[in-house]
Amino acid sequence: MSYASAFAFLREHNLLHGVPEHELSDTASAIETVMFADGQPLVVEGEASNDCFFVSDGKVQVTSRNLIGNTVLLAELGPGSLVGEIGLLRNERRSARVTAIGDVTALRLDRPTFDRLAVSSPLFHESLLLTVRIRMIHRLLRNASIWSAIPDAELRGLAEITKIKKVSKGETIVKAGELVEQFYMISEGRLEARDAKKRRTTLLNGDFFGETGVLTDTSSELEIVAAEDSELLVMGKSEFHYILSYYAPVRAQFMEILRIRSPHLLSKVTPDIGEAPKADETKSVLPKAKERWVELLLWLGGAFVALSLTAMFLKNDWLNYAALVIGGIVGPVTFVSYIRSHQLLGFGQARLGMIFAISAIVAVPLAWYVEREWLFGEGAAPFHFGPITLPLSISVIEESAKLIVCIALVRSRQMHFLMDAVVFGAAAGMGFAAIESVIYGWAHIGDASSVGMLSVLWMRALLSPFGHGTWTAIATAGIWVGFAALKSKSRLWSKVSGAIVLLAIVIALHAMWDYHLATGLAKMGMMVAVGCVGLTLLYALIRAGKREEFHAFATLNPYVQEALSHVDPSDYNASELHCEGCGTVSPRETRYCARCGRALRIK
Ligand SMILES: Nc1ncnc2c1ncn2[C@@H]1O[C@@H]2COP(=O)(O)O[C@H]2[C@H]1O
Repeated sequence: MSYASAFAFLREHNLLHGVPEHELSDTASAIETVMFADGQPLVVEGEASNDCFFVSDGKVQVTSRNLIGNTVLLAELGPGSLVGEIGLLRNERRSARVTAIGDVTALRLDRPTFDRLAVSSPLFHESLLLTVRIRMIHRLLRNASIWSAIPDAELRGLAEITKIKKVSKGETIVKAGELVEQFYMISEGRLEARDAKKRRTTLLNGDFFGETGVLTDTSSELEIVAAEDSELLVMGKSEFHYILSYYAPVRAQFMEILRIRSPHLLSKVTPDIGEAPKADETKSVLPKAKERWVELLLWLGGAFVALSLTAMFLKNDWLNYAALVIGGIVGPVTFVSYIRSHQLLGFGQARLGMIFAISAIVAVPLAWYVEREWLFGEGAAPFHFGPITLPLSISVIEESAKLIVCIALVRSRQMHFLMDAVVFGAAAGMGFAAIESVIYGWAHIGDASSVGMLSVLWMRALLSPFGHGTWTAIATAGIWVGFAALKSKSRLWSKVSGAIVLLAIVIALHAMWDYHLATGLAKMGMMVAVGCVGLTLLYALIRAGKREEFHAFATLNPYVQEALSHVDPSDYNASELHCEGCGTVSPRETRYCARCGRALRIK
């Protein structure tokens, strides 16, 4: 672009009205015309800021990365727009990526030219400060997907009335017992929330607080203190109520947050924000869970076959022991992994492994001890256990031993969903089954060819889905339903009786499995029937559990479709996200943890 056209462009620009002619002339002669092809970046997020651009011809797309690494569209800007000014004015790295849509001609101003212009025109400087502030807040709000349902023009309006508050380390933002009149979102820094029991939670950028007080007019149960110098976005109570009454998906999100964080206050919502609508689950797309169980089955099964064949060939005791252990866990571990692959919002594998191990270490010796004392030892003398009462007693003892491990878990605050109970129950049951298999296999380890041990292990591995894992998953689900009913008090009796029925079914199934009178075909028929009933019930529970998880997920993470022209090529790509708040795992697209409401982020 020639000097004359650059000068004319600057003189016509509404940001530069009132700038003296000689300044415009100096700027025009320092300007460099740059052409960008479709998809080429003018500015790259996170890079150092050395220049800014006036778009003179064509259109650009402004995008930024949100906390989970997805590209979010901030704006599409046409001729006359200024981009790259935030980095220069605030002396910071680029806050966003600016990409050409089609061919673009831009006028590049280097830092000294920009600084001279800003100093020479207070008007230019003032209006820049204003747009920079709004653009920055708008970017933070757009990236925080709790506002994703709000159309862009309104979100810019919201950015205008949102205040930025700087807080210093140690400053108390909310006192416990105080009424909260504002809604806060952390844009930078780290805060700490402390509850009455002095439990601490760290809050980071993207996390918010104050919504409970603003929605229910109750005093804060938490104290919020800045753990380091931080920056907050603050929204007044009436603006917050207005947004919720106007945007149904945002209302549904905050009601879900209230249900997660303070369910006892749900009935106290004071403003008339209308009913929380049902989330549009049809639009939510779920990333498919990784089916790790197939890999596990192949690896463990393969290792078992290889070890047992080598052990038989070399007649080596240690290899035999290794085959025994692997053979004992192959069925149980695969089964737990299969059930876990149906869970949307689960816990990490370490936690499952721990439950598996605890059940093996605690429940098996406990059941064995009680059975020996009460059924087969001296204590059993006054009773005569018949063919029905014996398996029934074994069933009650073994199920209770496994449930002892699960009950503590079911009662924990983090156990939010029915699927948690199903998965933890399956892990506890299968920990028990694995040790049992190893013990049965051990009894045959001395057999000349080890064939006895191998056939016991293979048989038990094949039968494992029908047994302990399924029963304990159902029983733990029953306990979970019972506790949930006691907590919520809604439809108390129907739920408690549902829980009792589930437990009774499990005890009956286990007893029938161990029933000894039936022989041959009858025994097999009985086992098939027990297996089918157990698996059908488990399948029904998994379906209900998945629906429940999906509803919570979709309400808190409504579907967002970005009309992007170009996606940032360095988009983050992982299969799962870990919540720093509660340590659980959510699918890749989750923006807020459906268990604790905290913002998820890539590391
Ligand atoms: N919310 C927004 N709306 C429009 N443009 C923006 C927004 N946020 C950032 N930008 C522009 O994107 C540019 C990225 O680099 P800078 O941070 O230097 O300056 C930024 C602004 O010019």
